Amino acid sequence: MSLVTVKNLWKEYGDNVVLENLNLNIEAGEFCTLVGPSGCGKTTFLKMLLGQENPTRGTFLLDGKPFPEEPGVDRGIVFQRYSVFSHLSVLKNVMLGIEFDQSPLMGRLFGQARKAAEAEAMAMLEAVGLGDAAHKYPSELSGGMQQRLSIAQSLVKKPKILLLDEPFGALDPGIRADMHALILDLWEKNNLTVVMVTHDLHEGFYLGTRLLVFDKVRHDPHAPNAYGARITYDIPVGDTRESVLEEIDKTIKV
Ligand SMILES: Nc1ncnc2c1ncn2[C@@H]1O[C@H](COP(=O)(O)OP(=O)(O)OP(=O)(O)O)[C@@H](O)[C@H]1O
Repeated sequence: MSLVTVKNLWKEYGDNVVLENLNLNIEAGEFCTLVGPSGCGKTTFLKMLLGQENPTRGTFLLDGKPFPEEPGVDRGIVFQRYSVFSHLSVLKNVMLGIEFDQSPLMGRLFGQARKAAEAEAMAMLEAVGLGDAAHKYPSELSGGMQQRLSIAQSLVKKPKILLLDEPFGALDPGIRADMHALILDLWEKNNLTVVMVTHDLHEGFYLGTRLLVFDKVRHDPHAPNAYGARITYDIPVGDTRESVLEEIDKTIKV
């Protein structure tokens, strides 16, 4: 059984058709990268995977069951803009995820449970290369370090799917290369399933095991919202001619 099953899925906001008739299965362990022109519904698709948005029609299953209608710990998300708490230390930012998981009402743990959470959070910080920054505050971190913290926050909850929405878009090229190495390492070591949106086709093509391209194939110049995006390419990474990549590159640049 696929981890995610999408059949004849449509998403509309009023009369704006965003996604039309999507069909795909995502298997556990895949690293899917998602590219497409601005506004074609990539983030909307991630939000449906997260449980923040529901499809208008169609089948959307997680582990063969209807998608939970609320975000759950089985899905973690990292956005381009950092979503850390500025008044908490790096360590506390990561511990918070564990505390809310184990103590949903109070969001606090005590005694042994707190010590265990602290050790777990510390191990996660070491894994993302932030061990030495555990007692700093987010404002004292560079952009790349803040993004490492966001990833640690998501991963400490051991999600089945890690959703990344242009996580490295705001970073310098050198730092971005470090982050690529980090995310590939975490993906491999933690048997993660990753769905990542990027604007950068080469990033998508370098990182994933599978490249998905969303694009509108039908256009009505008098009613620009009448048709939604479809999956125009669904290709395994590492097995594609340069000419196909050039073709995709043209479609995603708007
Ligand atoms: N909550 C909402 N209510 C109404 N319309 C929305 C909502 N969220 C998104 N949309 C619309 O859905 C369409 C797709 O938006 P979305 O953010 O998913 O695109 P995107 O491909 O991620 O774009 P970008 O690459 O620019 O981030 C846009 O037309 C947007 O205006």
